[in-house]
Amino acid sequence: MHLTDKKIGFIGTGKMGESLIRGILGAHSDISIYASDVYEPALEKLNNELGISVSTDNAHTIANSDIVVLAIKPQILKDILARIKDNITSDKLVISIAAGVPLAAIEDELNSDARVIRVMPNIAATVAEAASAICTGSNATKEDAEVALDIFRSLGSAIEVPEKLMDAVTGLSGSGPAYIFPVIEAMADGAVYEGLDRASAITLAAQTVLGAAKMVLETGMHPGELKDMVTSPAGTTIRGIHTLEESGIRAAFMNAVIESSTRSKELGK
Ligand SMILES: NC(=O)C1=CN([C@@H]2O[C@H](COP(=O)(O)OP(=O)(O)OC[C@H]3O[C@@H](n4cnc5c(N)ncnc54)[C@H](O)[C@@H]3O)[C@@H](O)[C@H]2O)C=CC1
Ligand SMILES: O=C(O)[C@@H]1CCC=N1
Repeated sequence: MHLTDKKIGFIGTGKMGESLIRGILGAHSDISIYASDVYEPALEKLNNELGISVSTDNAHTIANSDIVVLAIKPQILKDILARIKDNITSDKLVISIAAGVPLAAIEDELNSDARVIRVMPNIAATVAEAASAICTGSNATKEDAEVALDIFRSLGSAIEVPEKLMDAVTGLSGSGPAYIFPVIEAMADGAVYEGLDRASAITLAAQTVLGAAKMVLETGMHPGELKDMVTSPAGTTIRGIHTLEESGIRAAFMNAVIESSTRSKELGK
């Protein structure tokens, strides 16, 4: 399947809309992308930097698209769906990335034949390293799911999950980059405290996170086993690990994912 045959429209060009647009253009430079937003400076920036077609009229974006990505806040999704309902004909595939909002709530606002897919990507789409999960609505076809998986796999990795797990995905990988950025900053702070310059500290910290992630993904080994490979008896690492465990690192990260998932469920109500 060639995504370049498809025209993709974005409703909303905020942080995530822009991230997806940049990622898609990076992976498929000749694809046609349309975008609309109410905030004209964001549109002008995308038009100037990426040369995509922009408009303040969502209907114009939809008319020019085979796939319509809804990249607007969950809180305004319902209102916008009511306004675009009659522009969303059954020949278009709708992809919502709104946190928490169930497929049924989206389908309820659209005509009964609307083909809808829900996706939870993350901000690393910008650099084609997003972790995404999709689930399909009642009229979405197998091919629609393949198209969505193709798009989001071109932006990193993507899996299909039952919709009931989308809140867990949101708490984990949707929000997850924001848990790791402070980790990188704080690790760098530690090295700055010890005398390393800031730029080197951030580079080393970020590459450390990247390398650790890559080892988990590429070796298939359990993270605990990988941790043990770094941890020499009476060495340096176990001192660091001991301190992290005393600070409750595992509960802290588990609770972050659980709380974020809970918020995702709240947004869906
Ligand atoms: N920021 C992130 O890392 C992620 C966000 N999401 C989801 O993506 C969606 C967008 O989030 P962000 O990009 O962070 O928010 P944002 O606030 O940066 O972007 C939303 C955009 O929608 C525009 N907008 C508002 N009313 C509009 C209208 N009537 N027509 C067209 N555009 C309109 C705003 O001007 C803004 O540019 C949300 O539903 C969020 O749950 C999902 C995964 C990750
Ligand atoms: O914070 C949020 O609500 C959005 C959804 C996932 C990441 N950012």
